[in-house]
Amino acid sequence: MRSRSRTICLSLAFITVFLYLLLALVSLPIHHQPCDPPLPPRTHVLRDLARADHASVGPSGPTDPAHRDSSSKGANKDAKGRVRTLSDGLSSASQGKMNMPGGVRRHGTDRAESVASGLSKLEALFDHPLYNMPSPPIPEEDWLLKVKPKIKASEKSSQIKEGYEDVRWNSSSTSHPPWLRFHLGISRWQLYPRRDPNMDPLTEQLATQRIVSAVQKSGGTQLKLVMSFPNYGQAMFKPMKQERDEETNYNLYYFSDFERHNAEIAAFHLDRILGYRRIPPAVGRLVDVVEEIKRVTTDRKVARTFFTSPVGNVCFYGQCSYYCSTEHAVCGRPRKLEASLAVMLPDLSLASRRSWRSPWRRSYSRSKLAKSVGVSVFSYRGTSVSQNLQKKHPNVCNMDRHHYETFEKFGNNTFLLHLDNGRAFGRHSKDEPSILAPLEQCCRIRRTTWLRLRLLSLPQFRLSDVMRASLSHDPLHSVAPLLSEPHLAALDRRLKTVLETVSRCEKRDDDVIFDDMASLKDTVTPAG
Ligand SMILES: Nc1ncnc2c1ncn2[C@@H]1O[C@H](COP(=O)(O)OP(=O)(O)OP(=O)(O)O)[C@@H](O)[C@H]1O
Ligand SMILES: [Mn+2]
Repeated sequence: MRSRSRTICLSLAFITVFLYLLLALVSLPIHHQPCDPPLPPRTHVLRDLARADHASVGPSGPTDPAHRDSSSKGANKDAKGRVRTLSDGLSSASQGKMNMPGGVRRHGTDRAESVASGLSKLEALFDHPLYNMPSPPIPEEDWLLKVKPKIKASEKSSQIKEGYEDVRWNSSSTSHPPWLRFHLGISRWQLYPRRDPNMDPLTEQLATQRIVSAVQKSGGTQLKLVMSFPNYGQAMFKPMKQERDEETNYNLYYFSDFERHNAEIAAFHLDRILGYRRIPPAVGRLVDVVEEIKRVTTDRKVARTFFTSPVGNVCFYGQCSYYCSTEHAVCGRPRKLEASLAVMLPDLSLASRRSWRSPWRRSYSRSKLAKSVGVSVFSYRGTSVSQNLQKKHPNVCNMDRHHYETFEKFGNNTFLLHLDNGRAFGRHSKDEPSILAPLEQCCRIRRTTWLRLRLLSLPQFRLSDVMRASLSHDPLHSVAPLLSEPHLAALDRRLKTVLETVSRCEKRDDDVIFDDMASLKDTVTPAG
């Protein structure tokens, strides 16, 4: 009896263990089966996100000076209006962007980790002595604008335009809105200072302030709008025309290439990382094309081009010489449209600008050569073009650098404004060696520039890493990273090419590095 019951007990125990193992095996795949549908293609993610109401687009309340102070100390606000600091950015990035939908989160985990490590690299970069060299005090004549000490009553406009705030500015900078502080901070050598406390409030307002007017910007080849804000600030609006991973069509000449909103934003970040500060701050924003453009525009040229697409998206196209037609309309999803907003420079009546033709400009014609000014002409995909200086950032790959602008007030002795970067970041798979023509021909580079470029080629400050991190602060980063990974990788590759070009120059020439550090030492006062 005893041995029988032992056999029964043993077989019962065996059956229980077997059933348990079977259950565990069956439930394991069930547990790991994705509950959510298969990952949608990125465009769908984008569309869904664009449909969701983004708080960052809504009107912002009146700016409270207390919070302006806190944001001026290196903090900025997130989409919900919470004050976000750089360290918050670090932790939210390392948490793998918990607020993102599943698909984006899974794809984004690696990226979030690289953003987090990039943020500390970015901090270290801006803390590096090369980015903190003492600068001489700015003499009175090197400021672009001056505040009038007293405004006569007759000069004051008593009328408050509808939708705008009542202005109560005086000569004290604390009463000025960020855009005005930006204008007053422009000097002979840069648009804004290093570690500018005004940068966060300025970009935050561009991204969130109510748009009271949107009119087409005349001139130029593609649709652009000038947007106005209640505190009289203005921004240049360029709409999204291309997905981030698309490349410029190889059969398009550069002048018919689309302007990309993300390129405008990325160029601003790159310019700041390279230490130039010559591009007006630009941020991304999801704009409601009905509420924020159609309803507020007084420009009939824009208003009459609105229509609803077959899938129910609201589109418009305006009037311009390229891509302003129904076939090339810019469309909301269904109303939200990604765009870049760049802060406007002071009006030309206050600060006139001089336009210089680039000696390395490319031909604007499909059949003619550009007249070359003392530079060699070579063949470029079947068409001869003059070699183009492009811009001081050879790695932006902007072929649209046909002219430069400077502020008239500063004559020849000033920096070049780097406006209009919409055609940058067009291709990542191919480099354009002709862009390096100015460097190859002149073989001259400032020591500070050269040292910064070398710093950015080191793993601990890698250009792609600091760019990825810097761009993660942009409001549109939550929709999709502003630059795709291949574009970031292309930056590192192109930086290497630039440094190799300088090395080749050094083998050929003696006087390649212009020592601007020596002159700095001479001008700096011990206190400065
Ligand atoms: N942030 C800005 N503030 C003030 N003016 C600006 C700003 N950005 C551009 N502009 C002015 O507007 C003009 C047209 O802008 P932009 O060059 O971006 O347009 P575009 O259509 O690309 O022109 P193009 O076809 O000539 O390249 C510029 O030449 C410049 O004078
Ligand atoms: Mn352009």
